Amino acid sequence: MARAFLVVMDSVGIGGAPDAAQFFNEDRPDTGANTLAHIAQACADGRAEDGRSGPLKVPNLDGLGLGAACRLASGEATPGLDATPAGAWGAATEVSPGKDTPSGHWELAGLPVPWDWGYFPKAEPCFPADLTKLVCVLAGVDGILGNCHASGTVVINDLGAAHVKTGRPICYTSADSVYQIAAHEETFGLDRLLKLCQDLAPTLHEMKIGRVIARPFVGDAETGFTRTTNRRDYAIAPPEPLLTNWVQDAGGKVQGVGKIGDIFTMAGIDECTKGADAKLMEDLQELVGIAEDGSLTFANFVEFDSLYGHRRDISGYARALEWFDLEIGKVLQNLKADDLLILTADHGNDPSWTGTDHTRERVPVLAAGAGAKEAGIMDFVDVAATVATHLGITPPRGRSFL
Ligand SMILES: O=P(O)(O)O[C@H]1O[C@H](CO)[C@@H](O)[C@H]1O
Ligand SMILES: [Mn+2]
Ligand SMILES: [Mn+2]
Repeated sequence: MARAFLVVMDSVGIGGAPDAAQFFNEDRPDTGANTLAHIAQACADGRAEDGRSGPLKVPNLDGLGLGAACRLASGEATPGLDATPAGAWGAATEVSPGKDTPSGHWELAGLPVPWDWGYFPKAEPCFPADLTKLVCVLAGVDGILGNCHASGTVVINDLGAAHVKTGRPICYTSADSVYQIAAHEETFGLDRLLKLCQDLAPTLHEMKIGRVIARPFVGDAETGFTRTTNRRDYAIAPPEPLLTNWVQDAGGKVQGVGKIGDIFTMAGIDECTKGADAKLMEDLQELVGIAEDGSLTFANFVEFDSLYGHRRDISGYARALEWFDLEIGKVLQNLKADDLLILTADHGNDPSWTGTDHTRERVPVLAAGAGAKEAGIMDFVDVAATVATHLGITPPRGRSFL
């Protein structure tokens, strides 16, 4: 009987979004942003030589159709990626009015976001005074730091010392619909930070802010401050059943790997493993060995985005792609007959682009276990429909690309 594996390479976009002009980084529209093509180009030009060298080497992903999907989505060249695809491959276009992680994942799971998200203005202070007052009451502090749009690694280095001294949490946002709180794991306390975010979340969700994100960090002013893997997202719940629920309702087990549990507020998910991407890859490899018939394993690999895309680190992003390619090769070798594995992404985050926010892009859709096929340009919801159809479920939305 069939099993399905849906693997999201967070932010590995391939350009070409028809509505990119409506999305911005600073004041620059995302038109022309292309995460994969611009990394491949930089590698080919010798501009991504930190910890790696030469043209981008991703033979397993390219063998399934990654380069071909990028050229189809955007018309851009993909130096180093020139395989004839042996997988079923295409590119998907998002319709949700946000280029964030929940929007992308919900839509891949069959549910385009049916509302406009709330955002905070690019002003200082950026948060309404009564919200700040609530944070102070919940945290038992006399004020907050930050209160602005910021990059999370920059803001803890700018304000970490003041935070340790005053006990005031560092609150910031981005172009996404998020309220993020950074606090020191030891001086502020990890449990206290998580409780603060959890208590605050219902108020933010009423404002249609998609997530409250706890951003714990460690370190000191001398050695610098570093974020830990204890990040936790308190997301608004999906408003309707989606792929995970469809599978569960049909009697299949749904196993999450990584951020999937948080993104879907565990809706339709039986269990979810957590950790850094290297550990999550071990989890995925193990699950390919033991997942039950009729099950869906739904994984997210976030470090492309969080460690390299937002940091505009082209070499780091290329290293992450090359590592992932090597590892996913082992997963592909262990697939069984009747397994379907789909690799895709939730949005772009072009490390060569202006600013530090996501970029609106199409995403690759690469399937192993279904033979070679050019599937063309599809909708995000067709990914959910394809997984559902493979598991013998009639999808309420979208159509299978196989
Ligand atoms: O700069 P950091 O804290 O990584 O923030 C990033 O992470 C948030 C959640 O994915 C995004 O909204 C983006 O701004
Ligand atoms: Mn994402
Ligand atoms: Mn991100």
